[in-house]
Amino acid sequence: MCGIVGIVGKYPVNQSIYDGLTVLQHRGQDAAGIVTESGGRMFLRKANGMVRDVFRQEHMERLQGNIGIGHCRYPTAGSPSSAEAQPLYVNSPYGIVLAHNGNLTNSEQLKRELFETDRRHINTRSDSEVLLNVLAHELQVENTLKLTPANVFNAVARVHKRCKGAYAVVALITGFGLLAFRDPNGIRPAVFGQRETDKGIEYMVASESVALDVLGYTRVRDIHPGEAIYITHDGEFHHQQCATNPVYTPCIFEHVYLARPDSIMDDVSVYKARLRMGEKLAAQIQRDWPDHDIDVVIPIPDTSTTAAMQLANELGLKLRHGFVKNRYIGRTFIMPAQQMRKKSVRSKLNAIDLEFAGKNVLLVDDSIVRGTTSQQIIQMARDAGATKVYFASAAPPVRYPNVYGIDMPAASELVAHGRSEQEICAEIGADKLIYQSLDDLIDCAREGNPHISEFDTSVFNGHYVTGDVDEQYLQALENQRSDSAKSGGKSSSMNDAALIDLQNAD
Ligand SMILES: O=P(O)(O)OC[C@H]1O[C@H](OP(=O)(O)OP(=O)(O)O)[C@H](O)[C@@H]1O
Ligand SMILES: NC(=O)CC[C@H](N)C(=O)O
Ligand SMILES: [Mg+2]
Repeated sequence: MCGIVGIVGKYPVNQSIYDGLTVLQHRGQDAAGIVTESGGRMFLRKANGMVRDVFRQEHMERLQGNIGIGHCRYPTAGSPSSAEAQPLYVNSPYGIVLAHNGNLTNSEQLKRELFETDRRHINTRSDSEVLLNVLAHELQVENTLKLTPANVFNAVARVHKRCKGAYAVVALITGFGLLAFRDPNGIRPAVFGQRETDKGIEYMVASESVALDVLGYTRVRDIHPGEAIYITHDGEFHHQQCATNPVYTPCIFEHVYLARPDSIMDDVSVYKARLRMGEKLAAQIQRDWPDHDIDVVIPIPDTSTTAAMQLANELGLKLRHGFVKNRYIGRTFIMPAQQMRKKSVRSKLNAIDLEFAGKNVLLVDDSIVRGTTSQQIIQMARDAGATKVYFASAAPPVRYPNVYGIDMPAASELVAHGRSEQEICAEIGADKLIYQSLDDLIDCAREGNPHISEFDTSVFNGHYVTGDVDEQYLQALENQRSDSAKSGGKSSSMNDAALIDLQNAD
């Protein structure tokens, strides 16, 4: 996932976009960028790094204007090179910049079409550059110098016909306005809100409602799957359903791990969904292991804390913060290389021995993906003197790759792939392993919004809601993006670093 932000304001937006990106930092730690527009010109700053490192005073001063978009990136296609940091820019038929959260599943085919038919050049391996050029081409087809909301929505309707996969998008069209849309399955989130000023209403779009809260915007609603909203420079608000067959199938992993608990996503409180995950796990333990001998419940910070707290409450057990997190180290799961992820767990988490010594502990995490965290944490609990180390996961076993904007491209890297629960338990070194069932997890999320027809649960059951993902695609993805492929010469980011960065981002 990545974080996206867009604002059509009445006052300069640079600081608000910066603040919005900071709040969405948990969605992408590798690169960040902002584009603003003033007087018909765009101003850009983007680079690799966390938001606080990318923007210095001099950059902020240059980002002029009352309209702009921002992005923080967690790469799932191409390379981590700064040339692929977003927003990305094209200069025809208008100046257009775009920020994308998600991942296209047909970008290779689209890239060919763009070259052979639409006569457009793609300079990077980023699927987002492909998406931007498809949008630009479809706007060009409208062939007008006076872009109307109808023109914009027609173009988005054709983007939906051509692009497959997951995309939540904000785009800025110079001289016209801000466009935001979500793929027809609504896989990745996007929400919008507004705030009153003495000069009129300001609008903001973001990946998560927490960014609206922090900036004093009132959440209006989520953008619907397939819907586009378009806000002109003057602050006129337009919206339209642009997909012929939209279905509401958002990614359930947002509720498990990706989103902040204080966000409301697709009308579901992420916090409440995680509380329910704790409740259901507790019910399962009471049902299947009534004579358990757990002394204490210990969460693995940060994300599992909400579920662990409720689990302990329901079981009438003590919850103890036996692991302390170094707050200056980011999320380990979204780091780009396994070596880095492995090393970071130990420097990020430290055990307080007295919470473990001589006790049977139940460690709780939100999910077990590669097993990097659980393996090391269980060993740390043993080193701290625990008698028995039990482990519970608030999500079911992650057995299949993700193709919609989470960088889990290779089944072989997942600790649960091809292993029974007993084998996983042995692999991570626990005395007992308890997994949430998929039905229970779905209930936890759906309880917040019964209108959601289905969730994308592909990482748990291999069912891909866009219907275009087959074995051949998954094999190609693994060949391209597995850890070993990424560290190997051919597809390493070395070459990408030398790409002409077509924009002067300094
Ligand atoms: O099995 P793994 O491959 O280790 O992945 C799963 C772990 O990674 C995440 O934590 P992360 O450190 O990214 O972030 P958090 O502080 O939000 O929990 C997640 O919460 C699990 O703890
Ligand atoms: N995680 C994401 O949403 C990534 C967006 C886009 N696919 C990229 O790699 O830059
Ligand atoms: Mg974690």
